[in-house]
Amino acid sequence: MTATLAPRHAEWFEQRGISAELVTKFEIYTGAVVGKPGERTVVPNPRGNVIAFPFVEHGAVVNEKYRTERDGEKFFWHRKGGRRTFWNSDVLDDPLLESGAQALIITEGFEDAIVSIQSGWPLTVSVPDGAPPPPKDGAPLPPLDPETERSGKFEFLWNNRDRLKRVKRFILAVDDDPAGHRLAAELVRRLGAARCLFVTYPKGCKDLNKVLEMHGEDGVSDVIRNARLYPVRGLYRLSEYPSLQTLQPISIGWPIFDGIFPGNGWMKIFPGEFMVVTGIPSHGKSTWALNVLVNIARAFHWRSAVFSAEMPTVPYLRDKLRRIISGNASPDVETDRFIETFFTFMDNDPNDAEEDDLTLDWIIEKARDAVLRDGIRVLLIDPWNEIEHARRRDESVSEYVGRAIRMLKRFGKQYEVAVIVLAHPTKDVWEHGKIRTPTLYDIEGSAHWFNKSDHGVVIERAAEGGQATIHIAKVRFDETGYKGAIRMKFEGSTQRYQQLEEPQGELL
Ligand SMILES: Nc1ncnc2c1ncn2[C@@H]1O[C@H](COP(=O)(O)OP(=O)(O)OP(=O)(O)O)[C@@H](O)[C@H]1O
Repeated sequence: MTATLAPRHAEWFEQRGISAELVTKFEIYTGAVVGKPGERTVVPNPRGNVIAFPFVEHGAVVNEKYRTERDGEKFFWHRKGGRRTFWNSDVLDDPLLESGAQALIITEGFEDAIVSIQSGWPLTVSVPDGAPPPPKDGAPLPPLDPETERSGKFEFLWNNRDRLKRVKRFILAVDDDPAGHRLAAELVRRLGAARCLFVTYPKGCKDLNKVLEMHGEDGVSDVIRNARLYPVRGLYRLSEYPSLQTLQPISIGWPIFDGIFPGNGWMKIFPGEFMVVTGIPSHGKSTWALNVLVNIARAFHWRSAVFSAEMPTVPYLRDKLRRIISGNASPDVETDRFIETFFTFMDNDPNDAEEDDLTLDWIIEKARDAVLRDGIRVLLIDPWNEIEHARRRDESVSEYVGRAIRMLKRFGKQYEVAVIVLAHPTKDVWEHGKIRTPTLYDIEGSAHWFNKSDHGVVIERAAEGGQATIHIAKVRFDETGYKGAIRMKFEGSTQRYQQLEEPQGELL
């Protein structure tokens, strides 16, 4: 049976102000469910009660999405095994997007995409699955379910990564409701705030379809034409953008760091921040930082990308993570799944004889991919000194360090990724015949580390072992901490840091 749109479905679109003729150009058709349970498919059938939306990529149908209504309730599902991509994805190849002459418009659903196209904006796509559900408890930065996020919800971005890289500007025309804001926030983070514009709907409208109903195609065009650049967090005042989620620091895992004990230093990490951690070699920088990453993965589902130049991922880094997570290094399905879900390792391809130079540009490029594919929230560089530094001929070390930190901060801000850099002090810090506690000024490039960081931390292992002092040496924003020192217990067999129970006010 040829695929046609049944008159009552054509009417369904017309009632929404959407041209049925345009709908049929996209080969949207009426179908019916056939087959035994578990093997059900949709076939064209004008008497059926399913509207089928084909996904065409390079001219071929690669997936279909189905919509039906039963007892007044809407149901959506995809063709089994279909490719996750944008609806109308072939416009991504339009040269106008690469030249920047036109923006790519991204909507939350097909109907809004068709409304946009009908109103004169052909370079419009829709995300395949709408917006992920909003958090129930109003939590500030709720995790998406990491499993579905990796394998499902945002796979369409990864599948189109090369085409998306070429696009100069995106207009996000998602719904003006909590689910839409969250989708926008996730898209902005993955595509980079600098390329994203957002729309403002007229009063009483929460999506393009409603704008069409109330203000016609010209109204829709006005909304798109008046899209404004997304604020890069930290550059504009967030309060000016009510649709944006507000920025909130989160606990690094131990209550003593949460600022609940009067007189104690404290510190919380926040998206997009730049943190530097220093300390004498072997004093526990890597171990402490990995403890933090495990804690925030567990509590907030934050994913991390780890560049670890000194410690091979297998077996050393893996075993250290296994110990921190489960208490020992023996293989365990659950523990390894945790690592698989929450950690991305940046490395040269082990099967490739040609090794890439591990420069800062390389790390940032890989980190961008990790945002797009895995939605990472943390980038850990361990250590700074092992990066192949590309200092310009006319640049002093200090100028280079300043520029490199700016690059990392720009990346972190644009993608809302907390960047943590572990850096050795340049020399042994001897004073009066004894090693003194290093400071942020002892790192090569000196004052930049102190001046440009949002948090600066010095890890100092106690001589008797099994203890360490975490010096919170720099805090830029009052709402993210206060300077001070926190003593912790360290357990070698589990590689875990734990807070000491005793009051620590006197350490200030
Ligand atoms: N407070 C501590 N007390 C005793 N041992 C510790 C302590 N912290 C870490 N260690 C041990 O010291 C070893 C080195 O730690 P880690 O690699 O984290 O240090 P680092 O400061 O990152 O070193 P580097 O600067 O060489 O990279 C680890 O194997 C860990 O078991």
